[in-house]
Amino acid sequence: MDITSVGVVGAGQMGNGIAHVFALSGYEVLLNDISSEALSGAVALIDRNLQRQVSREKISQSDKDAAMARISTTTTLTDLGKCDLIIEAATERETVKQAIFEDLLPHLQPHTILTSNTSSISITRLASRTDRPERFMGFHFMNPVPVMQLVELIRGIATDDETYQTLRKVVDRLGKTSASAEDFPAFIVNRILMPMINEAVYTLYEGVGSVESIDRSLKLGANHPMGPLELADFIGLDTCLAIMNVLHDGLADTKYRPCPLLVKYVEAGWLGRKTERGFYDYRGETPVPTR
Ligand SMILES: CC(=O)CC(=O)SCCNC(=O)CCNC(=O)[C@H](O)C(C)(C)COP(=O)(O)OP(=O)(O)OC[C@H]1O[C@@H](n2cnc3c(N)ncnc32)[C@H](O)[C@@H]1OP(=O)(O)O
Ligand SMILES: NC(=O)C1=CN([C@@H]2O[C@H](COP(=O)(O)OP(=O)(O)OC[C@H]3O[C@@H](n4cnc5c(N)ncnc54)[C@H](OP(=O)(O)O)[C@@H]3O)[C@@H](O)[C@H]2O)C=CC1
Repeated sequence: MDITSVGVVGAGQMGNGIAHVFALSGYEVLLNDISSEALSGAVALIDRNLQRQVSREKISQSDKDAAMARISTTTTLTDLGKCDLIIEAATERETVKQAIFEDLLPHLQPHTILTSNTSSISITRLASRTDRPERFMGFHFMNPVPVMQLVELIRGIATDDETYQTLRKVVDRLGKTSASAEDFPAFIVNRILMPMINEAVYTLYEGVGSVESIDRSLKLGANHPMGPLELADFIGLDTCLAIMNVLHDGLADTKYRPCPLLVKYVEAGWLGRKTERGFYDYRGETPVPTR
């Protein structure tokens, strides 16, 4: 099936990155969010990130202009009904995602493929509440989307082969690489990455190391591009906690117990970079550890 238009739901850090890469690859993109400020912020950020690619000679000025012209925005979810492909990238909460799909269903074309960029939630369960579980998939981009090469493809129990092959071709056209994961809690990347981040928070909680020593250890001792606490702030501590809860509930194993300190930060509303405070405070010129 040929995909020409893509509807992206949620204009947070993932939604803006997804809109960016699809527009740059020639797709018409309609970006939706409940907040018009989130939409204007996302468009301004896409503009800045494309400009960064122009100045580093990754793309030309006319590539950038054409990409920006392919992006439009709406706060009316049902406008996305005309798109060939929907990518849901709203907050990592199952009830939020279910409500979005429920509202969209009556407005979709029969051929439209539904996908979720969820980090952890069951694709089979999300799909089962729609009218098209065979045309529903997990389409998991990594953050920052314009930079990261991988897209995880997750088939629900009912996903048909045509849908899977269509999304594989889309990933190729984006110039990215796909990896298939089975539909079990948090799939592959977050099944491995998130317990490591959670363990880093336990290491801090138990006083084994400070924020700085934990991050420095993994950066210089294991060649990670970011330390685990810096990465947690980058992902969003609410998203990290939501993923740990899905692992804990879905696999019923205490090894996935979210660290109480992670819970405390989320309860404080210290969600990392997006709220300017998490394991680091980003309100000054350079990030300062908060513990
Ligand atoms: C939670 C989930 O469900 C799944 C996930 O996504 S888990 C998170 C996965 N992501 C990671 O693990 C990211 C780990 N961090 C990194 O790889 C790196 O720190 C990083 C790529 C984010 C930044 O790298 P860096 O070297 O410190 O910074 P910087 O030099 O500014 O950027 C590297 C390149 O990316 C580009 N870049 C960075 N962010 C960008 C963006 N948002 N848009 C466009 N380009 C961007 C820069 O322009 C630069 O390009 P060049 O190589 O051409 O110079
Ligand atoms: N952060 C990461 O590193 C990664 C995240 N993901 C997944 O991507 C998804 C989005 O994450 P991320 O971008 O980080 O989250 P953000 O919190 O940055 O953005 C989520 C956006 O969705 C909006 N939103 C909430 N409810 C609705 C709705 N009903 N309709 C439309 N928009 C809505 C939010 O608005 P408001 O702020 O007003 O609530 C916000 O703008 C999650 O499922 C997450 O697990 C996947 C890969 C990596």
